[in-house]
Amino acid sequence: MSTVEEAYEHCALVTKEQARNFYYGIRLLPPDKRSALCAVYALARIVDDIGDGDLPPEAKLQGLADIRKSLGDLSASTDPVYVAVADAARRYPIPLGAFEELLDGVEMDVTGREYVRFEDLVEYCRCVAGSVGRLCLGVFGSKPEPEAPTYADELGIALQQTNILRDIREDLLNGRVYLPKEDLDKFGVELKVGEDGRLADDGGGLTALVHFSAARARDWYARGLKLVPSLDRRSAACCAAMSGIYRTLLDRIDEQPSLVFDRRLSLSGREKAVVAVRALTGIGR
Ligand SMILES: CC(C)=CCC/C(C)=C/CC/C(C)=C/COP(=O)(O)OP(=O)(O)O
Repeated sequence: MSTVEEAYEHCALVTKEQARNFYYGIRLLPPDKRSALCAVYALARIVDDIGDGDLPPEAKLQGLADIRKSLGDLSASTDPVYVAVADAARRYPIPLGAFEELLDGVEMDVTGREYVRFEDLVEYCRCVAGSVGRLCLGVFGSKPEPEAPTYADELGIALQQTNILRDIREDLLNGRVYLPKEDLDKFGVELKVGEDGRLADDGGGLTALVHFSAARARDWYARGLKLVPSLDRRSAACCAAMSGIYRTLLDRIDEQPSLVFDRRLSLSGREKAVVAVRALTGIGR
């Protein structure tokens, strides 16, 4: 049993420890919004961790179903994460149904969904990341802008496409391929990790595919970032920092695709802090 205050403290700790990229943006929010976004993050983290964990698929699906049930009656739970999400949802118009979409997306991971067309991948990205964008928007609030949820959705989808490029090797080692089959075929790529532990790029098809996918992801950033002018200053800074860090990762991958062939690419703490400061001061937005 935890008080609401303790519940928020728990979520803040989880976010600080685990949101290695997004915390740089979240900390730019004023305290109330920061706490609410940490609650959203902590619940999304629980869902994601089930998907990425070591349990057998049936147990994962059961875990996801249990969360779905808890979401149906948030006030019944004494778990600090649900306590904090319930309070945040009372204070901000958080579209809780978006958590259900996140659950749908993680279920796709568990059941081993294949992505044949890019549109199939977009559907997955909308569930696992567009949903998070719309949850963030609930906390940010926006000036009257009917397209705001669409932009938030598109920004999340842009981030997820970046995440997929960053993690191609790691995902493949875990038996997951997110790059659509139609794109792999178009570039003559058969994803495999060689004996040296690197992604094979015989003939340069994978390099070309990464450039192609990065250019497409950039279009989604351009659309999603139309959200920023409709946000208040601190929410705009948070949004610009979160997307700026991922956008910088995308640029780096596009400059040198081989960076993601043998490891997970990340920015240094200093590089992320520079993006966050620029977001706060409005530079580069
Ligand atoms: C409007 C708005 C703010 C839109 C953005 C929404 C958003 C933050 C979506 C998250 C999508 C994403 C790539 C999560 C990866 O989490 P992870 O835990 O794998 O990340 P990490 O590995 O980079 O730490």
